[in-house]
Amino acid sequence: MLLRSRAEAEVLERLGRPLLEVRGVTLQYKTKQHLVTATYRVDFNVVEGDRFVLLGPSGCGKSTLLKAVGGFLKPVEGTITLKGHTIDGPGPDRMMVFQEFDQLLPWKTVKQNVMFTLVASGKLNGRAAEEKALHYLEKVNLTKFADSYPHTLSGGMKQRVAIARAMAMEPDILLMDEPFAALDALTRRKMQDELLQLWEGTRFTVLFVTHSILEAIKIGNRILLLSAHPGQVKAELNSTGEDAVDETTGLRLSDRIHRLLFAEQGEEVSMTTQLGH
Ligand SMILES: Nc1ncnc2c1ncn2[C@@H]1O[C@H](COP(=O)(O)OP(=O)(O)OP(=O)(O)O)[C@@H](O)[C@H]1O
Repeated sequence: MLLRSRAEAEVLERLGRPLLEVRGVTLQYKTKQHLVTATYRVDFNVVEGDRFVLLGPSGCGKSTLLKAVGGFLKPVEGTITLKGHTIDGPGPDRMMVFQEFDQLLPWKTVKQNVMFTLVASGKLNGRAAEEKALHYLEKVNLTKFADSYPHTLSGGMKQRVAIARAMAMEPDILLMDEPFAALDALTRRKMQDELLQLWEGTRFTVLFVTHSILEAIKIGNRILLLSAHPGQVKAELNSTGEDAVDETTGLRLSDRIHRLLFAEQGEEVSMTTQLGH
């Protein structure tokens, strides 16, 4: 029998583990008047290279889950581990991209915005930070705008800067909270295509929040369906990127998702099946 050293055994164990493990996670907000349970005993695993989507109606706790993975909120029950280590605060191994267009520092150029995070986190300095920033700005097709200020950019361009800034940190996982929700329908579709192209080139791992069924199908290779408030796991599905008809059920994936999410309640809570919304 082959005997392995403890270190080797640990490496092998880690290789077999998912990158991110969310186990029985209940998340709550305590306000003076109320105790709000945002998610209840949620389980899911994200493996390296996954485009993992959290999908569910407004208020089901998608953003709260992302915040907890980001390390901004601690579970009252359950555990969240990244590479086998319990998350106990924010860190450069998890970078967030938000919906808002005002994530950039207005007094810094596009390139300086990307460099700022690299320098402030102590990851890179000087010429190395500049090179890394330019490398990722090229990936999001913004080389020409490296010296522009954020106020001169469109909403879609600002989101591309925010994506470049997060990617330049080369995190273990990119956390995206409805990053395209505030864009017009056409730009949103273009950004979805660009994100997929970017993924083809680098195969980064992304945890993506949306309440658009078609966006989830297009972006995700795996989709976690969460029930309405408090968010609980309803199902986990694979997606090939197409809203294809399943031969067994005769249903489109979007119809199946809709049924899974709303079958019991018979309700229509602010979910959309339009790609651009
Ligand atoms: N800071 C907070 N204090 C108290 N309650 C909060 C806070 N943030 C969120 N909540 C509550 O937690 C629940 C989940 O909110 P969350 O924003 O995570 O949902 P969501 O699924 O991301 O919704 P949306 O799609 O509308 O963004 C909601 O009931 C919300 O009102």
